[in-house]
Amino acid sequence: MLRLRNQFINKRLSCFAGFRRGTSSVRLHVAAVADIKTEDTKFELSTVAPHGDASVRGTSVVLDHAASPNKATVTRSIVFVTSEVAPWSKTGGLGDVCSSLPLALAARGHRVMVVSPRYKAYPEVIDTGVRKRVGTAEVGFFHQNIKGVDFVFVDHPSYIGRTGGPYADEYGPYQDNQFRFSLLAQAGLEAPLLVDCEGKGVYGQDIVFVANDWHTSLLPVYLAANFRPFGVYQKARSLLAIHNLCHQGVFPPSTFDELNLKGWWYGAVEFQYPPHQRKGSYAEEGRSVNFMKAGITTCDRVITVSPGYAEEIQTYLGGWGMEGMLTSRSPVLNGITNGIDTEVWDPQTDKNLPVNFGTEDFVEGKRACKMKLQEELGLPVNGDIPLLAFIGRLDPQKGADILLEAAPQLMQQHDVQLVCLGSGNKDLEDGMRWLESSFRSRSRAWVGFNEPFSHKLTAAADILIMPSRFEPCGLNQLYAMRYGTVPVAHKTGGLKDTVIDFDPWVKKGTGWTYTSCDAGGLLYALGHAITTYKHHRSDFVDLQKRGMSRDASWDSAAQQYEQLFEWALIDPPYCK
Ligand SMILES: Nc1ncnc2c1ncn2[C@@H]1O[C@H](COP(=O)(O)OP(=O)(O)O[C@H]2O[C@H](CO)[C@@H](O)[C@H](O)[C@H]2O)[C@@H](O)[C@H]1O
Repeated sequence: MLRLRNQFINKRLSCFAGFRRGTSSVRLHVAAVADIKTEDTKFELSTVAPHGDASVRGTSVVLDHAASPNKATVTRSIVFVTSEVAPWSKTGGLGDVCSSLPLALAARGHRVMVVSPRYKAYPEVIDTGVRKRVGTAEVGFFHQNIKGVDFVFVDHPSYIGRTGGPYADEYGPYQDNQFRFSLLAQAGLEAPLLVDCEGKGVYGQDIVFVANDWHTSLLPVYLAANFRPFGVYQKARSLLAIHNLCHQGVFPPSTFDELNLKGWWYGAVEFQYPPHQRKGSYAEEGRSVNFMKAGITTCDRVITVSPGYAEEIQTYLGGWGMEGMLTSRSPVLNGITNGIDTEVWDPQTDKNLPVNFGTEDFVEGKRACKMKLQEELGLPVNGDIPLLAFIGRLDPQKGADILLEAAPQLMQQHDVQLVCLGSGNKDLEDGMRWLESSFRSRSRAWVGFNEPFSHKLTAAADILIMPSRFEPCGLNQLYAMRYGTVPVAHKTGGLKDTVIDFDPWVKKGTGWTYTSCDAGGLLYALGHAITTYKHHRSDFVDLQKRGMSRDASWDSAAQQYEQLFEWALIDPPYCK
């Protein structure tokens, strides 16, 4: 039964190779990604290890001057433009980062705005009354200031009132995503000029823009095409933050007509795929409008969310077709490991937990959380059994299918409980249901998006499984370590930067990583983790303690962002 299911999933995975009309993502070589061998690539080493973690690489940001832990030495006006911002909209880590990083920068003294769509009538968000014609559309701006950050919501009928999520509903991606997000990028450029935030005046033109992922990666193009030639934003700079290169915003070439750009900008947004990557009717010649490509080739600097991922996206296996362009921009490409919101994710104060705990009392605290969760889920209540957890989008990226393949052997060989939380791909959702029904006495699967439950599960679990095929940074392993949950992760991207392998001889490390991206590799690493939990308990407790004491805050990352802003302003605009 399982073999049949896995064959089915594998078949579905191979179907992802190539384009699908109307989708906003490009899935070109999933099969190859499954075999990413990042250890084979060699890079020059620098001397900085962000957060004191495993990564020591040339793509890290080395500060030019002494670190200023609390306040920025130079303050700037910074505008993030993003399709998601938590808590208003969140389908994954993008939403988390686009609220927690701006808050950290504002706390350091910067004036920070976040521009995002108004997908719903958010309470306490106020209509500024500002309206602006952008191309053929008219947008409005709503506003709320929280802890010094101006959250500005763009109002347009194409955002509000959709039945599904921000990008898709049950029938697939919205067919007007190219319009919706090109509009967002343009509105993001208008907001600092027009929106007077609580009487403090408009932000003006001296701005550092941070566009995020494909949805807003046309921002640098609009800056160069529709503003700079008219004398606006001469001193502004644009950075493109890549949270996930797999999703690129690929559309038919005819899309260009909807983008409010003069014809001579077509070359900036076009991407022609090489023959072996072409599929689909509009891609017979490999031609497409590719939002991500447009951003990469026109922004002033490219940032990605870990140094490890910054390396991987410059390789064939991790570049999703963009590796050539990213390599050509490597002098301005850096990786900064994400931080987390340490107020939202604090086991000492988290209101979602039945029992709060800190570094001193986590053994009892976590045990109580585990037993409460077992009771709630109808699992046998047992404080001693290792509780394994998986939390994530059910997408080929996250490797849930690898976990499903490993599950029978895992459950047969080890006396463990396994609880999964996730939603997304329908086959993988069915796989989760199959897992629960097959191992009813020891496993549960919550199919859906449930934030409070993700906190409870993170606190209750002993081990968090992250079998991601690729992972630009990954936030769950960071949350897990802060909650005394030990990650077992595939050694890729940000996971290899943030999870330090346990070394029993010198008693170092915060988790286990494995290199073979398959069920065997995962089982091997889980075997170590479970054995350590059961037979070397004090080592396991020390591992938990090291994870909890790790600096997960944005402090260090925010300073590295400041450094990039400074470097961006030293250089002339890349695209005038
Ligand atoms: N069913 C569910 N219920 C409740 N919560 C759920 C959930 N499924 C996911 N989440 C939450 O969504 C967030 C996911 O964050 P990740 O960093 O793992 O993923 P994502 O791939 O979306 O982000 C991309 O951007 C981020 C940010 O840069 C990178 O860390 C990452 O590698 C990259 O792929 C976490 O806060 C997680 O708890």
